[in-house]
Amino acid sequence: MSQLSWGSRLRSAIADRGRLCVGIDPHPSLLRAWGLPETAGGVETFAEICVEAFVGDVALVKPQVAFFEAYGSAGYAVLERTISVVRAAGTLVIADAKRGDIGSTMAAYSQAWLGEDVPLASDAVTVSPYLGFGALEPAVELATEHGRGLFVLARTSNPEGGQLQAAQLDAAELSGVSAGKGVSVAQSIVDAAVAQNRDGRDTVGLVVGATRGHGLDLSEFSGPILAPGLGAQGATVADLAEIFRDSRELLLPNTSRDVLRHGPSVSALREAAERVRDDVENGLA
Ligand SMILES: O=C(O)c1cc(=O)[nH]c(=O)n1[C@@H]1O[C@H](COP(=O)(O)O)[C@@H](O)[C@H]1O
Repeated sequence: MSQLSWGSRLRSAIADRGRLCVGIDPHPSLLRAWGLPETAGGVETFAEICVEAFVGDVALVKPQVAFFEAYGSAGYAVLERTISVVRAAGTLVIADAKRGDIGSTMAAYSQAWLGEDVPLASDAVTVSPYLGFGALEPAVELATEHGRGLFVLARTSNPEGGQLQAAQLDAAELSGVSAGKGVSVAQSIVDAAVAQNRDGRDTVGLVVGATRGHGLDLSEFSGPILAPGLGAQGATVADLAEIFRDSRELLLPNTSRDVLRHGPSVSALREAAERVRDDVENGLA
């Protein structure tokens, strides 16, 4: 087992460089705006510029796997290099892969993103609990063993998420982690994460969007919360302060396009990231 838990690595990175997580999302529209070709080579240059701009300045970066995957094996090769360069420089990487499957397949996904000497090894990965929270167990085990983290989708930032995530569960459907009727699907994920983190290592984080009130009881949850939606999806720092007023310790606001639109100048990207990072620190102080 790794000496340091994910929670302690995260706390130390936040203390050094703030809590902002900047996305590396090479959207086709951003490649065009940066004067880059819509090819794996274009994505590589995009990622290299991001690495130069953000590494050492923010605590975490989050490459969105979909934009690399679009270029097949060449895109994956760029993603592998990006993840390893960022991690080698001491910046934490959350791979935004949103994996989730039956337990036996989940074990393979976990190995791919959280294994020790594998090409895509990241500090944390986003996962979907919608095949059942228990199906994530192999990922929880591997992450705990290797001092890495998971971010489990609870209440996502997109408007469509509520239809499923805010649906009310019957108590009989719940395997003992939540009690009483009227618990939402998203709340059951929060409750399962609380139960999982009882070892104090904060392996299981949550994804809770910053775009609207989440309606969750997060009072028992002290692990990391990834909060996307800042900037391009309309959320502001004031929204973060309001929505997460009781759960700020390991709150990790994420922004991607709102910073990336300042490229391809490395200095303009860095300044934009620093501005948002400092706004977030001041707004949540
Ligand atoms: O898991 C995520 O990061 C995520 C969850 C969620 O609820 N909403 C959400 O926007 N995201 C991701 O966060 C990033 C947000 O990008 P921007 O809207 O450009 O800031 C994208 O990579 C999304 O895929």
